[in-house]
Amino acid sequence: MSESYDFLFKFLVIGSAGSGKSCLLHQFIESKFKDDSSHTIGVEFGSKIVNVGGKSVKLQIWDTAGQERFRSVTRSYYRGAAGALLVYDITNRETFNALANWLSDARTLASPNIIILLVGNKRDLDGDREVTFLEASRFAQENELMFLETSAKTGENVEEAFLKCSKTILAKIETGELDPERIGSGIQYGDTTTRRLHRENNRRQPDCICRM
Ligand SMILES: Nc1nc2c(ncn2[C@@H]2O[C@H](COP(=O)(O)OP(=O)(O)OP(=O)(O)O)[C@@H](O)[C@H]2O)c(=O)[nH]1
Repeated sequence: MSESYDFLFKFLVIGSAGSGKSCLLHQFIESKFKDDSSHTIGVEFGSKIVNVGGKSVKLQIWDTAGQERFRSVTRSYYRGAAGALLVYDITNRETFNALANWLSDARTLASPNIIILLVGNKRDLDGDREVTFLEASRFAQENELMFLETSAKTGENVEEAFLKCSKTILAKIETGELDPERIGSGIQYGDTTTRRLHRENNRRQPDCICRM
């Protein structure tokens, strides 16, 4: 049976090795904690259809290796991503300190307009916390990122992270800030009906402005 959806968004999951990227993806797709997770070699892929504000959206998710030795491979997957989860481990300050580098890679190699949600993972290990919620919120605010703390182990906020990012992308499509027709937008229409409706909407909008 062929799957039907309104939009397809290309997503990246980036951040330092061991922050829990693969576990987040696994929890999101399988609703299970992958407790035997080993380092990702290069890039892995997953996809899931979600409902966002009444639209069905297929998320095509690229889980990248955090280890430095794979950096040149993973960077080649950044291009044309619409959204990204930028992950650090709340129990490991080094992974937080590395965020600026990951962020600059994402904005340079994917798109300056890429929608990024900062994820402080391993929230279940609060007793071992090295990065406070407040500090990370400030970083997010300064860098115009959305922010959530998650646990890939318990599942807390995992779906929310992907949905929040998707909702923002969809809202920007609806306001015309993001154009799915632009090559490299990281967005595709799922079927011709949606495409036709959006084209008609876009055609109607200038009319409204003229009449005001
Ligand atoms: N307690 C706890 N452990 C987690 C959580 N998420 C991941 N882990 C553990 O952290 C380790 C690293 O998780 P991975 O998902 O493989 O990390 P990664 O970011 O994909 O690592 P690379 O592929 O090397 O970039 C594993 O031992 C996981 O079991 C979490 O939310 N809570």
